[in-house]
Amino acid sequence: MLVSLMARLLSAHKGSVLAIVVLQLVQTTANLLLPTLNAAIIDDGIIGGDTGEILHLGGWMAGIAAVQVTTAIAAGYLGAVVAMELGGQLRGELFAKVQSFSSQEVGVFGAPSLVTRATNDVAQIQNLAVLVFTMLIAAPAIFIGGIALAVHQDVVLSWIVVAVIPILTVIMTVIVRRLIPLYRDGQGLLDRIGRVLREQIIGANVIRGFVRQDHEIRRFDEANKDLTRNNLRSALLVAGMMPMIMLVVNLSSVCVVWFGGHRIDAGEMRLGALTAFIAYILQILIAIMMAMYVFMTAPRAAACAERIREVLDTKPAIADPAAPAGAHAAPARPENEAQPEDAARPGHAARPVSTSHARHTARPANAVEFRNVSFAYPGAEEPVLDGITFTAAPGTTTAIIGATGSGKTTLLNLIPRFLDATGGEISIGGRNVRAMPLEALRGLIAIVPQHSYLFSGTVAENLRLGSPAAADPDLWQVLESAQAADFVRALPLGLDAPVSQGGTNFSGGERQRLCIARALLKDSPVYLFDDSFSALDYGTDVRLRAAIEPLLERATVLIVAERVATIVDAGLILVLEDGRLVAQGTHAELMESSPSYREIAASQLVLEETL
Ligand SMILES: Nc1ncnc2c1ncn2[C@@H]1O[C@H](COP(=O)(O)OP(=O)(O)OP(=O)(O)O)[C@@H](O)[C@H]1O
Repeated sequence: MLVSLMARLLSAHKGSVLAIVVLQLVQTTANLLLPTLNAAIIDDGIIGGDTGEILHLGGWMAGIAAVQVTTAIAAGYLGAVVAMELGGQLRGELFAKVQSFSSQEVGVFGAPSLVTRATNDVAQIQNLAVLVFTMLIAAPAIFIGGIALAVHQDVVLSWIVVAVIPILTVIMTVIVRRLIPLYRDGQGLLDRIGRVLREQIIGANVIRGFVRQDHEIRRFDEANKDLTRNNLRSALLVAGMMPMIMLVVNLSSVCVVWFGGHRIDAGEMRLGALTAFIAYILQILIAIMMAMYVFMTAPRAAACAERIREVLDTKPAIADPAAPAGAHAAPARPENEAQPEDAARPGHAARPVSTSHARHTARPANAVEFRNVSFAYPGAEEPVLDGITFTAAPGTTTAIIGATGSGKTTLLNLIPRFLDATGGEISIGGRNVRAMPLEALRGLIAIVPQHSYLFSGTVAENLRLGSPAAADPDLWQVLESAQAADFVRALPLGLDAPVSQGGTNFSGGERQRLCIARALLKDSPVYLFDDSFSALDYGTDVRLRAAIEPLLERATVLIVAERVATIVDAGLILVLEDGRLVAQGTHAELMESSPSYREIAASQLVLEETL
């Protein structure tokens, strides 16, 4: 998993990787040559009393050391650059993938886990890449070259190396095997603490309101302790490994000096050869430690690679049709209707300006049709929607009313394919929504969601979401229509007033009106309002509806409504009950024919009278 991921990512950096390998090999060769030259200086120069040889070999050593330092710096720099680019590429891939996810896939992973995977997990892969570039190429080269040169210096002493390597390998294997599951669990625990933190930050006021701080502190404490315990255990293993390795390394050095001393005494070895041998055995052991360090980091990176792959391999449940029919697949906009980009052209009025246009005849091009549509959430036994059939005609408002949980939001979410119907067919302008490229389909629809969401930035940036090139006067026009102009004008910076993430520096009603203005600016043939007037007071609600009605007169408008009073003029009212469409018609027709609708209307009338 880790290897295939790294290989794929590195394939884009073949040139740099090759340069790193060459630089590392040069610096390793230089490193390996130095002890042999040093041995020659001792044996031929110092013991032989040849000053010229000392200066000659010393000059070579200085030159080789300079090459070694230069290539090590260059390899380190290139390695770091490639590792950072690799991380950037991976984050980009994850971001693009998550963007393509529907709410179902996001729900499976959870938002905090996706954030951890795109940040912390990628950083672990990045760290490993840096180590691989600096150590994994140098380590085997030093190991093999060191053994060859140690054997070259003294064959008998080389048996010490043969004895030490298996001991170090056993220590390394035992510890790395224990580290792998610990690191894997650690990433999961990191997800858990992210989830707890996120909930506690977002729901801070609810926690305070219900005086649940103690419970939440305990919950966080548990997650925190589990993570700390996991980190401690892995840190202890790593910390315990070092003294063990140092013990083996130092004991082997003692053995080399002991046996080497005896061999010099017996005239079987020269002093320079012994110093070179000690240097080589240290280099070999350092190479093993370097490799071990990589192997210690690898388990965590492997666990992260697995988690990243899970995201990258997930196929979004909702995707473009196999052979996208192209932008022309979308139903045609009305001939004389302003296109969104028209709004930005100088002198061209955006749709809101066209309020004075004469009422057009309804154009079936935008009709939204449901034919025997059903939908069930994955894993749910019962469908949330069943056998829904209706036609929302352009030029009229289609209102959806029903009890909480009857499926109103789900029904709206099927139109832009935020969810895919599990049965039946939905079409816009006679074209199955599944046959259209997602971008073209969603380009036809302006949405005001149930939960008003604004992005961090300015008011103007938020409004321009669906119409990036819209001019300021167009922005003010939609704000006027959405009854939001007054409070935006009152802000010190007006259209440039800052908006915090989620729009939390605005009231619920203000957020809703800004979201409505944003949708109006998009100028679409289909509008979906999901309970979008719920945070407005009655007066604002009435004024807003009156102001936007002419703007929407040529569009197909679907509104999820709570108050019967606000939909009495709707061209079509759909009454949902437990996911079934129990009645449809105008207010007058339904008051005649539908007991369910009469019941809703009567209950609201009683409520209004009581108030
Ligand atoms: N992501 C989901 N996974 C599983 N079930 C869900 C999910 N979202 C909604 N449901 C269920 O689907 C049903 C319909 O939900 P929906 O949000 O469409 O109702 P609604 O009529 O819009 O309700 P409200 O008026 O309260 O907004 C509910 O019973 C709800 O529990």
